[in-house]
Amino acid sequence: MSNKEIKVRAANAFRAMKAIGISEDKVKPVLKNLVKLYDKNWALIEEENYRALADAIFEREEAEAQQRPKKDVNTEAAERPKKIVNGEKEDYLEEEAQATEEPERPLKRLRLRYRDGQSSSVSMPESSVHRTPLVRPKEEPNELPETCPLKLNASQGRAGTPQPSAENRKVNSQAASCPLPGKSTGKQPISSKSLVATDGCEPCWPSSIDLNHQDTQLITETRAPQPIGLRDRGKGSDYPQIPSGEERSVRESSRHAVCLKEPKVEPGIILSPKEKSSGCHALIKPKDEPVTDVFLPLEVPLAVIHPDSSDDGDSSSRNATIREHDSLEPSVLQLMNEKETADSTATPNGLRNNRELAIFSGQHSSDLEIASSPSGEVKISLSCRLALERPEFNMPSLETVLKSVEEKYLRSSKTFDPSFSVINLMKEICQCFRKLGSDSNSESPATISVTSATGVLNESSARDAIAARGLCFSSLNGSVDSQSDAEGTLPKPPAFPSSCNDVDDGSHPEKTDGIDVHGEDIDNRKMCAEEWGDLSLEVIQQPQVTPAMIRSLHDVFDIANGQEKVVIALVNEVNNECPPSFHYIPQNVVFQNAYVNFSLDRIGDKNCCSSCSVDCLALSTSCACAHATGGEFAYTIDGVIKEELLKECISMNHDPMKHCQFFCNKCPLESSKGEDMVEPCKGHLVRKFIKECWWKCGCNKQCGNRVVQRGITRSLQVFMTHEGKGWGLRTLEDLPKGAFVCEYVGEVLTSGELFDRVIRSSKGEKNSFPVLLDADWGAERVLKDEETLCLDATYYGNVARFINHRCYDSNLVEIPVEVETPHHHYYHLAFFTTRKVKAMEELTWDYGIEFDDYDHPLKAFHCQCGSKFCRNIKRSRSRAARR
Ligand SMILES: C[S@@+](CC[C@H](N)C(=O)[O-])C[C@H]1O[C@@H](n2cnc3c(N)ncnc32)[C@H](O)[C@@H]1O
Repeated sequence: MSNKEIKVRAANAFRAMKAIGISEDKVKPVLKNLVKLYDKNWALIEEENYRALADAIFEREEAEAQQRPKKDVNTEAAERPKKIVNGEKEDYLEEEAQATEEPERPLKRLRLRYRDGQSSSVSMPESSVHRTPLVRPKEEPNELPETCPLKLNASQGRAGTPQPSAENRKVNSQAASCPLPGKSTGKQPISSKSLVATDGCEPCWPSSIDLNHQDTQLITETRAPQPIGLRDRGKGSDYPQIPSGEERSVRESSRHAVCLKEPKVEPGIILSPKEKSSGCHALIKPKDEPVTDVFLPLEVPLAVIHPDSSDDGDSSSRNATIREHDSLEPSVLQLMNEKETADSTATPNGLRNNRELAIFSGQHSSDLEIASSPSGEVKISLSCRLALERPEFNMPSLETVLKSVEEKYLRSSKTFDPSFSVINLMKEICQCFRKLGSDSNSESPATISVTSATGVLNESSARDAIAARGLCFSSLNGSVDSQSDAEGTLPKPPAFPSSCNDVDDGSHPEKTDGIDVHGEDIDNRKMCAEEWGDLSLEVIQQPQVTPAMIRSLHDVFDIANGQEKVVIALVNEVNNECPPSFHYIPQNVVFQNAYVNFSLDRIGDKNCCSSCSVDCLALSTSCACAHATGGEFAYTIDGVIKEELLKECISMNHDPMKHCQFFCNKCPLESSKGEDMVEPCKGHLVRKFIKECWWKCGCNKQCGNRVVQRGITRSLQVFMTHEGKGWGLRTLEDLPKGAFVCEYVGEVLTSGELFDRVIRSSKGEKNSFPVLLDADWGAERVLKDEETLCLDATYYGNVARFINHRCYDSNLVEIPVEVETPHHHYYHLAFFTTRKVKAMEELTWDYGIEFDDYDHPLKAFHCQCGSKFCRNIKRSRSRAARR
């Protein structure tokens, strides 16, 4: 070996040691000895990231340290009062020596434990476990979720809506003193036109993906048959995996039980094994408890503090279930905790000094354990290559990182964001970790990879498979436990959309059973990789499922989660797309500032029919509630909209210019955009309202003038469209013309809040189409911001959020409906059929998108409505003509 090469290798060794906080002067003599000892075989020294060198240094330090405390103790002992008897004195001396030694040897202890193959887990008394519920209270009402993904999409102004002629505008502006009217709109802005989604749907829980482009690694290891429900995988929506109320409540409670915080050990507290094993989750079952037939979708908390599995005497079985490296690895979390409590070198800002990096230095693939299931079958850990590669990187404490991420969520989420995903959260933890540990904006690649290393599936049952599905593991073994399935002993699996979960029929040739088999489905990996960028789930376990289970995994049984009178299934027979992430709500909810006053006191006599009884439609003369529709009730006794009214409402959409529009003097919608130059009002169509009887009326709930408030009664289904429109809504029964289908339900926001949301959202929300409740703005005085309302179903919504757009000849029309509030700045937006609709026909609505608005910063989607009146086709044609 040339001198130069020796120099380089020595320099590398110094650097590696420096990275773990060992100074050159400590390295030098040891390195020299090692070189000699290994007969200049540098490879041996360099192995495992200079492990031999580090060990030798530690050993040397240890030897030195052992002498030091003894000397101290001896000195002290010499000064001790003579009344202590000899034997006592000796014991005391030993204890003292140990006590003195303790804090000085954390790294060494770690190494020893590592060598012994003991559990890395740490467990804490329950009281010391910080739990962070994922559902946050509304703590800071003025903040919007930073993560909320919403993008302006379509242009404001009704698509295809003819521009108001100059004359027309003038008339309207005169009426409403609008100085510079812009484009006219039919339906309104946001709704009408504005917000889109430009991005892909919420990422599905990745099945098995392997993307390495970040520095931090998250590793999960699994072996237990503990399923995770969709929601917990960050999918947001409450897909009812179990219909019974009881089971649902389990899911609910478990949702709140997800913890993300590492426990804290008070300095000086030594946990007894008993304490260790008790510090767990209410939902956690003892490891050896037989699995029951009851499927608990959220039994596995995603991040809880687990007991030290070495304590339960089950380390052998544990070791058998995990990959080799696992059995060798120490619990970095534990180490870090110990370090934190014992080592005064931790910096006040929570950064860890380089010495602590020793914890990480031994290997690349193990590392900071974030959490695990109670018995250690499932673990999530994080490894950070930066620790090795960048000496200036100061390892932040996990606690600091989690706190920082939690604070962000607390700050930004008044309500828990339904687009939340655990994987994204973990990604964020990794990013935060990197940020906190880094002085500079490092461009170093950060890797998050989620690895499932599970061997214990020898005993795997179909339930295991479901559990695995819950974690979205990809490849599955073909062997089938048909008996259990046939007998229906299995609980309903969590509902997943088709192959996002990558369930196949087990015939995949590359999928083999057993431990340590990487059986990922390549296509699915790719698909999920695309969606997840840099996340990876590497699947090692091969659980068994039945074809019947596979099929059922593709369906979501009721997206309404039992909250509607009807069950609304979600099916995907087209592609791998996962169910969208949102909270199903059957009725509007006020987000924050919107002024929606349901006070009975505000409903005067002319706004209700207190003298009516039973069914108003049976009256010979219409009651007060029919005033809004010209003295005639909107509905026939068959419960459909009367022909005339329907025609008028359809016509408003088809040709808004023929109908009355209101142009604001100072448009609240434009003002809410917060721009210096407030754009002129684009116009608001003055719409026909239906007024339904309500609580203050004398009639009963069966009154024919109460249709919308009774909710969805038709058989509907959410399905994946073939035309590339994403999910859509279809009817499973024939519908008559004028039939009520559903209401557009969402969060009630002020237009200011909506724009705030849109502006602050970092990511486009493809499937968002907020609607502005401006149907009666012209009738009101100048509206305050809290009265300019809109509905956003991005995070909270009902089936209407799945209704796709169709230009012009859509089979649904939206009609404003007054129920609880006589003033029309808040109302319900209800969808009625414009014609007879056949079972299995897709239900569509004309969003009023402006496909021609090239200047609008937010582009509408490429319309696939297939209508011969498609405005998008026209646009393409005119574009081609211009060329
Ligand atoms: C309110 S969502 C409708 C449900 C949506 N398809 C989904 O998968 O959740 C509106 C989004 O659906 C898609 N979409 C709706 N109508 C469409 C059409 N005619 N052509 C193409 N995409 C459409 C667009 O991405 C739009 O932003």
